[in-house]
Amino acid sequence: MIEFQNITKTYRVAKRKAGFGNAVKALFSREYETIHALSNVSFQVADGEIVGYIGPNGAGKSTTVKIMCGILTPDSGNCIVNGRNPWKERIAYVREIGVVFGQRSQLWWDVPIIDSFELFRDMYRIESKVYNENLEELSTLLDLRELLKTPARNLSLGQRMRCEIAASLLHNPKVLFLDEPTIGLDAISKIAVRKFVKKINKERGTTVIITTHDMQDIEALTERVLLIGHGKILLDGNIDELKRRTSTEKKIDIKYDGKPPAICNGMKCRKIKQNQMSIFLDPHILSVPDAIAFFAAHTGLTDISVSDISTEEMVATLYKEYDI
Ligand SMILES: Nc1ncnc2c1ncn2[C@@H]1O[C@H](COP(=O)(O)OP(=O)(O)OP(=O)(O)O)[C@@H](O)[C@H]1O
Repeated sequence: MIEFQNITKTYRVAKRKAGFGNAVKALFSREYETIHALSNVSFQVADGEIVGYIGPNGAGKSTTVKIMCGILTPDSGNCIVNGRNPWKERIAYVREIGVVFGQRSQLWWDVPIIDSFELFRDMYRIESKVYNENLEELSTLLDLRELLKTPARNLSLGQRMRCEIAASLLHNPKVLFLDEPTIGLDAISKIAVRKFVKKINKERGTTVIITTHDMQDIEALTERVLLIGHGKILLDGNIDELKRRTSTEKKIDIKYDGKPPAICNGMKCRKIKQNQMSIFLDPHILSVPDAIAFFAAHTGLTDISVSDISTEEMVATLYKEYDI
């Protein structure tokens, strides 16, 4: 169980104007600015749950994960994960969590992957039997056998990410924090990572918190989404409910010859470029057949398609709605 209670976190950052003169000045007197990364953030996550944590750049996702991992201490508020406070009981706590930061590596760069794994075995004091079983299982599931003797620096991003995920699970953690684990991966590697995370959650009951900008990660892994913006939790909901809420609207894509058409009540123009237009339609105001008839009558229509709004568009709509 994760309880994140009224957490506030600010960063104090030195401000400096550009130029050599200002650099010298800054040696003697500095101005600071306070960045409010998290303001009174609260949520709970049950054991065995997968939660998607989404929000635009700079919203506060990584700060939240770092606090839950015990890397950062908040200004105020409390966090309890499996009965422990992450930043006060770090040594006992790290044995119970696994962490993957998509943009940082936990593997030693110049040594073979297996050496990093053995170092983790010693650091986490993993029993030999547990370590060997996990190494065997993770190597099979993540297809690591060929990679274990290679130094991390010689691996591709996708290969390294598979090793990072294995490293985070060698000690059987109860909770897995994944901060953008699919960033930069190709389509096949992304699917492999998602499948694996789902399997681990199902078979080991591992609780998973995943931050991502890739809505396909969310769709593949979880029903529950936490939306953060400007350091505040704006929404805690089920992805299907959110979709239903935002996507009673339909998306109509038209291609036409000549002038772009005027749109009528119930329609919002989303995009227009080179004889193509994307429109969101509220079918409660204007039905889809009426909208098609409207375009047929008022434009040199050459093509039309109607679809539901995608998860990406749903999230973009949410970001707009919350002005984040
Ligand atoms: N070490 C730091 N020092 C100063 N400010 C920081 C630091 N880390 C984060 N911030 C600021 O705190 C805010 C939240 O950052 P955070 O990294 O938590 O956002 P995020 O949602 O993870 O963003 P992204 O999706 O871009 O990774 C941002 O305004 C960021 O600039």
